[in-house]
Amino acid sequence: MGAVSTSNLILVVVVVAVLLVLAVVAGIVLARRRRISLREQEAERPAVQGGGYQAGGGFSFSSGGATAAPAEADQPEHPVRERPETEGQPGVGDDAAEPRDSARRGIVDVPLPAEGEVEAETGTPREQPADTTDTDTGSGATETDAERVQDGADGGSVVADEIPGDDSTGTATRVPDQGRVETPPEPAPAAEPVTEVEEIEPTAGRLERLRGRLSRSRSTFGQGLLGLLGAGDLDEDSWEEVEDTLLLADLGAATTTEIVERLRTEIASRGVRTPDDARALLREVLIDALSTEAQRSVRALPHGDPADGGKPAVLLVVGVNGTGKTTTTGKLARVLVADGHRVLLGAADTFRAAAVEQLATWGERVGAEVVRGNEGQDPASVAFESVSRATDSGVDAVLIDTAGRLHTKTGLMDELGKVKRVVEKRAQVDEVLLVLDATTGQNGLVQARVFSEVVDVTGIVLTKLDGTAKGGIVFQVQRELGVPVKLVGLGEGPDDLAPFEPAAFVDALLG
Ligand SMILES: Nc1nc2c(ncn2[C@@H]2O[C@H](COP(=O)(O)OP(=O)(O)OP(=O)(O)O)[C@@H](O)[C@H]2O)c(=O)[nH]1
Repeated sequence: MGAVSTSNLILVVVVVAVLLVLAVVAGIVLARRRRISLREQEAERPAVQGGGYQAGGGFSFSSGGATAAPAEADQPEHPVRERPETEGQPGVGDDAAEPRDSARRGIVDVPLPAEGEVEAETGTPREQPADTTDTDTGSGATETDAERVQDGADGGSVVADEIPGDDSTGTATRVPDQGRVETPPEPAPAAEPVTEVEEIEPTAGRLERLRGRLSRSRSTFGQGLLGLLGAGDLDEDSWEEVEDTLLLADLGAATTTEIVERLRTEIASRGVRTPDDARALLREVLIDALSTEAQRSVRALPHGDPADGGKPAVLLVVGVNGTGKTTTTGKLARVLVADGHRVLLGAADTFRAAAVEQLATWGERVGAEVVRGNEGQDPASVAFESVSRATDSGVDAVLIDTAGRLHTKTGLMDELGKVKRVVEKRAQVDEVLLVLDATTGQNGLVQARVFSEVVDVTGIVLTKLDGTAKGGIVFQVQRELGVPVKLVGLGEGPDDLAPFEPAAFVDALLG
């Protein structure tokens, strides 16, 4: 009996020991699994910065930096979520804090010739505004250290790509600013064949040609309204439907009320009877609602003859990431070049190496010089150098693509405000174009308000109108900001940029 109970006891102890070992092993495995899956999630999820954006949904912008983006489920499906290209190009709604490039490019940092060298080479001393010395040396009493424009000597050199046939690149490699993780610099590319400058489509009549691109807006907005108004006597329900159609198309409450009131009055007083009458009236009312006193022309012509010491027009292109700033800058350069102007592009979106590359490609395609900085470099220094180069080389216009990151409203204020202040040390800023993604609806308006607090926005570029059924955002944005929509983006193609003309736009909407 004693022997039995001893062996039983041993058996029980062995079983318990085995179970314990199994439990420990299982615990370790589970713990490991959990840790790995957490890490994976962290790696996949872009860091949510204050005022940043969450990938995958529509834009979410908040000022002040504390509010997270609304839950995915609450957001309308983004019409242009499916993007045809994936090679390092930014996606709408991608988080600004995380570089979206699949692979990072190395940075070849080539200092520009020092000012003295430029003078010696060209024989013409570079024009120095009274306070530029402060900017370059950092001895200005009014500027903080952080505001000083970096020059070639402090690790913030700027690269100028003379396109085509630039021989200034790839000559020197420098260790960039401390504190940044750098991939090894790529070897300087072997002499590339001179890029063929592309043929650019004529710029006249583009909105007309691109009418088909507005088809989504046309069917919901134009056709819906014409159907209602052309149907004869309108009762209260019909007017409510008219109102709903306008609201759904993103015209906003104020514009909608105004338009409906005007339509009601005019229909009664004019005795609108036929669908054609209704159409003519609607056209007139919509065009009036879009009209503004402000000039729609883009101020991109130089001040005087650049060959004779005239200064180039300076345009800043601002907006949040993914709205189409770089694309718009490139498209606008094409329009200017097609119209016979010389442009220089400033790649001050130093936040993303690919954005700089993207702009350089646009420059190459139109034969424009590109001034660019290192990834992470102070955008103001790149902007300053761009304007300096543009002035020296006598181009008609310099287009500066800025970084659109919005960690916090204060950060944006500092950065953009600084870019503008620094550029103004060299030349007058003629145009600040705010690029808004039409597909983001109300978010676009929030962005617009924040940007207009930071810089004097002089014109709006509404991109991706081809990807939305809510063309009405044009009405609202103009009304809210009191700034005219000057250009519209109607596709990803290089020539899918059109000047905004109310009549042509309304005609396109009404089909
Ligand atoms: N459908 C459509 N896509 C556009 C339009 N304009 C730009 N895009 C696309 O929008 C995406 C983002 O454009 P970018 O020019 O890189 O945007 P960005 O604002 O410069 O972004 P960051 O460089 O990150 O600041 C690209 O895939 C463009 O092709 C447009 O008018 N219509």
